[in-house]
Amino acid sequence: MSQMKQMSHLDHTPSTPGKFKMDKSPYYSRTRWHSSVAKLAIWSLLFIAVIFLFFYRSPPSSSNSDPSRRYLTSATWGGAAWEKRVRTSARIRSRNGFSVLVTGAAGFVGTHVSSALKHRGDGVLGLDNFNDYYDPALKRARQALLERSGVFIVEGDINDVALLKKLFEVVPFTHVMHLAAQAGVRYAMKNPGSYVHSNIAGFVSLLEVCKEANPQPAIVWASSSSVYGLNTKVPFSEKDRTDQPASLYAATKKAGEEIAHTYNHIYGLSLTGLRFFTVYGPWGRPDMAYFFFTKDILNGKTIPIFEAANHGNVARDFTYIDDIVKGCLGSLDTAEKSTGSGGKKKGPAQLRVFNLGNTSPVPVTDLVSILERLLKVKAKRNIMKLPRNGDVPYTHANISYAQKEFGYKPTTDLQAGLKKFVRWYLSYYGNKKAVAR
Ligand SMILES: O=C(O)[C@H]1O[C@H](OP(=O)(O)OP(=O)(O)OC[C@H]2O[C@@H](n3ccc(=O)[nH]c3=O)[C@H](O)[C@@H]2O)[C@H](O)[C@@H](O)[C@@H]1O
Repeated sequence: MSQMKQMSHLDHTPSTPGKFKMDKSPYYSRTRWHSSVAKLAIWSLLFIAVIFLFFYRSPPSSSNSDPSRRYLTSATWGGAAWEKRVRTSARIRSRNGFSVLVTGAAGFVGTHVSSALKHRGDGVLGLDNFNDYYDPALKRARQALLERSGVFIVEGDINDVALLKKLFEVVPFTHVMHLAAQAGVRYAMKNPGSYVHSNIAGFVSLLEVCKEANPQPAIVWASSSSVYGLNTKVPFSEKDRTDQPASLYAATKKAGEEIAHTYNHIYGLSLTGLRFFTVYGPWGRPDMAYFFFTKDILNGKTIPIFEAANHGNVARDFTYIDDIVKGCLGSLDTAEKSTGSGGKKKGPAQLRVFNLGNTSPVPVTDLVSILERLLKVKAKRNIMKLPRNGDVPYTHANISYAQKEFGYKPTTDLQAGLKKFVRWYLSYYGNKKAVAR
């Protein structure tokens, strides 16, 4: 363990607006035919305009089934002032420090990791597309927080190869902490395209740029405990099979692990995948159960609590954010250099996968009881059968590999961690009234 330190988004081609129908009657008059042609021309022009607008607003590879998702598209980058901000943010301020590109820096884990790296003297540059998978205002608040510590977040998508190349031209990053992803297990059924866009296409685009870079950076990236899928042997060990994912989300993370293997093998990129186990804490993700349970309990809304077969408990190895940050920093600190340069491998490079969990699974019903005590409000519980939505009944991490490699040792239990979360939640959202719809 070297310098590890403690701390803390159409096929929605608008069909002709409602009323235009082709009339195939043989008695159709010439006049009416002409007028139809004119109408057709007008509607066609409108149609083309709408298509144009759509493509103008969306990145080319982001087609997916959910028109409500929007990626940040009009961000501008480049220019002397912009480059100066990039350089300043990425400047190393400690001896043997790193210059780290953190993708997904306005995300939950990304914000915490960026802040921790900056505070110990590493140079940190963020990258985030600020999509609206969940409330972008929360991402902007995290951005403001990071700005105050001197971390600049470039607004852009990991699929934007030109932008990535530019960043590497401006800064010779020693490391990439790749946390940008489409997260969430259940949302994959609603918007599968966004998982392919971010977790597969985006990851490949990032690796393509990293492999060409000179020097090549070492890459640490977020995989997921969901890769263990339908496994029944617990605790989950990195040596276990990961070939039966229960959700498309899990499948894209598993694909990422295979893609990592390929880039390590062909180009000598040093790659470390981190299988996070249900990370929670202050500044967390509103799509996660602990977060929306808190909101719904406070609003007197009934919460659906899933149960396994035969009324069995559904449980998670909930892991507090500070413990995850320690795991991320430990991984960065023990990452070996990539061996290639300019797209050419010079020798074998490091390839690792670590579980980062808490090692003590807690039933979701217990999580709700803890929240009830902390919020001093009784939850309205609706116990229901685990829907076929990609959720798995149980997760439990074996962390001995991370322990051996960089002394990883989680120290915050669910009770203590939720206490910190609730304190943050109440101060961030003000009071019960503030969160009421
Ligand atoms: O460990 C991981 O790798 C994954 O952890 C979480 O996924 P998940 O564990 O499903 O977390 P939540 O969505 O917060 O669900 C927590 C628990 O609450 C349960 N739940 C969820 C929603 C609900 O309405 N009711 C309910 O009982 C789920 O079945 C699960 O057992 C994250 O959302 C994923 O992005 C991450 O990759």
